[in-house]
Amino acid sequence: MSTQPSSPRTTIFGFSPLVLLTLAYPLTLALGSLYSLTIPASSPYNALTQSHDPATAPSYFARKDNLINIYFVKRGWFWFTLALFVFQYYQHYVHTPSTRRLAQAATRYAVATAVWILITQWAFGPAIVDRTFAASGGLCDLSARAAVEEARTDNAAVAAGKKVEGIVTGAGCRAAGGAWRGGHDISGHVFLLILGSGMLVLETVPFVQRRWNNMHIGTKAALGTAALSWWMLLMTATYFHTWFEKLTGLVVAFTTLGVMYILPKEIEAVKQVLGQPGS
Ligand SMILES: CCCCCCCC/C=C\CCCCCCCC(=O)SCCNC(=O)CCNC(=O)[C@H](O)C(C)(C)COP(=O)(O)O
Ligand SMILES: Nc1ncnc2c1ncn2[C@@H]1O[C@H](COP(=O)(O)O)[C@@H](OP(=O)(O)O)[C@H]1O
Repeated sequence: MSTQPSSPRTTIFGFSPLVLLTLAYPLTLALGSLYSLTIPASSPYNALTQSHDPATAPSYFARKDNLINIYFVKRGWFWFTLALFVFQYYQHYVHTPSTRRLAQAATRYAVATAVWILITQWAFGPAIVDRTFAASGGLCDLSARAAVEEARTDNAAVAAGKKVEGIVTGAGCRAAGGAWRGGHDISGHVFLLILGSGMLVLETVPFVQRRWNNMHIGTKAALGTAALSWWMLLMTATYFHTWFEKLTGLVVAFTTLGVMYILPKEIEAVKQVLGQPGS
């Protein structure tokens, strides 16, 4: 059985993985935003749908119904969980088992999962992305549906009453046939993809460098998932959202990664609970 690496200090070309990630993600967003400037005017961007019209989409990846979006990103937390689990399983199997290290890795995962839930799914009511959207002036506009209803019922008063209802989530609004408009929409894709891939890279990197030619399948699964996430992040940066919506997605993901991987370096009590990958 091989021994567990003892030092958490890992550098790539002299830089720590944290520094490299801190540079790589904003650069990826900037690259995508720059590339989007080359999209021809014949493929106009629709701010309401936050995308290009599928009929004139500039690329397969500019379509919301692209298969990687549907099966990978939209179920992203499942895939990140699976990749982390497979990685930890092989790590435990190949290296010296340590219940403490495993418990700390599970706690890091639990923190990330809790934040993911609060930001994108449910925060004691609407998720934080929905609350921020509403707090910044967004609302569910049901006028398109109301217009259809007006034509059907010939009752403008009833239809007008449908314009704004007590719908407090983007998903609820879309389900009601309305448009979630007017507010600031933190990019859920940018948040999810940076948090998930950042975790995968930071969990595996101490082992990747030491065993570059001899990586176990768990490490390969984790890095493969991170690579696919990076590609989808570039696609989101290129074809979807405004730069400010992407920036806020990045800030929320970086804050979470900071709590998980920087705070334990600074505060001993946090280190006891969360540990550090590779230590
Ligand atoms: C340190 C590692 C320890 C790991 C220990 C874990 C043990 C787990 C055991 C087995 C693993 C397999 C089982 C996995 C269960 C995972 C449960 C789930 O996460 S299911 C949820 C799947 N759903 C998603 O991933 C939804 C993702 N989507 C979103 O977050 C949003 O839709 C969006 C951010 C993409 C934005 O949405 P939009 O509507 O604005 O496009
Ligand atoms: N890389 C990508 N590929 C396909 N669709 C993407 C995408 N990035 C963002 N989108 C879509 O853009 C919209 C805003 O995304 P988000 O707020 O999560 O960043 C979502 O649309 P839908 O909610 O209509 O599916 C999402 O599916």
